Amino acid sequence: FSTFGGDQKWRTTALTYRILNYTPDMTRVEVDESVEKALNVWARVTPLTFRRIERGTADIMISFGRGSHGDYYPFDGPQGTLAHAFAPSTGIGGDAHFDEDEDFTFSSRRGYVLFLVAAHEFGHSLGLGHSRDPGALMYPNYIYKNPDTFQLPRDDVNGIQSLYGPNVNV
Ligand SMILES: CC(C)C[C@H](CC(=O)NO)C(=O)N[C@H]1Cc2cn(c3ccccc23)CCCCCCNC1=O
Ligand SMILES: [Ca+2]
Ligand SMILES: [Zn+2]
Ligand SMILES: [Zn+2]
Repeated sequence: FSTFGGDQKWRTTALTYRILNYTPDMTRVEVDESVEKALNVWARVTPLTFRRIERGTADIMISFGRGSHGDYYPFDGPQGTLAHAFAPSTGIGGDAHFDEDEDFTFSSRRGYVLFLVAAHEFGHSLGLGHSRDPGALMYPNYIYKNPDTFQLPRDDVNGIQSLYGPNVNV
C-alpha cells in the first residue's frame, strides 16, 4: 500500500459525504447503495463513520462529470481513466469525481461496477495512494470482482489502518 506523504489524513473520524448529481446509467437507489457500500468497506476496518448530507459542503463531495469538469484533471471520454479523487484536505480534498462517459453498473460485468470504482476512489479520499499489489483494491487498474462476495484485501486493510487504526466499535 502507499499513503500520501506529510501525513495527509482526516483529523476527525466523523466524516460527511454528499452526492451532488447522478449518472443516468443506474437508478438513484443503486447509486446511493453503491456509494454507501463503498464507504462501509472502509468504515468496517477503521474508527471512521460517514454521515450523508443533502445540502452544504461535505468532506467527501461526490459527482459525475465528463471531459473538463471544473478541476485541472479533465476526463478522457469512454474507457481510459474511470474516476479520480483527492487526498484529505479542505476544499476539493476528499472529493471523488466519476467519468460520466463510462457505463457504470450496479453489479453487471458489462461496464464498470460503481461500487468497486467508488471503493477505490474513497481509498484516496481517506489518504491512500496506489498499491503495487495486483490483488489490492488500490491497484491502479480496474479489475472486476463480484460485489456480493467482495472482501477488502489485506494490503488495503493494512494501509488504511496505518492511518486511522482498527475499528474500535467492537
Ligand atoms: C482503478 C480504477 C477504478 C480507477 C483508475 C484511475 C484511478 O486511479 N483513480 O483513482 C482507472 O481508471 N484506471 C484505468 C487504467 C487504464 C487501463 N487502461 C488505460 C488506458 C488509458 C488510460 C488509463 C488506462 C487500459 C484499457 C482499459 C481502460 C478501462 C479501465 N481503466 C483503468 O483500469
Ligand atoms: Ca474515461
Ligand atoms: Zn475531477
Ligand atoms: Zn486511484
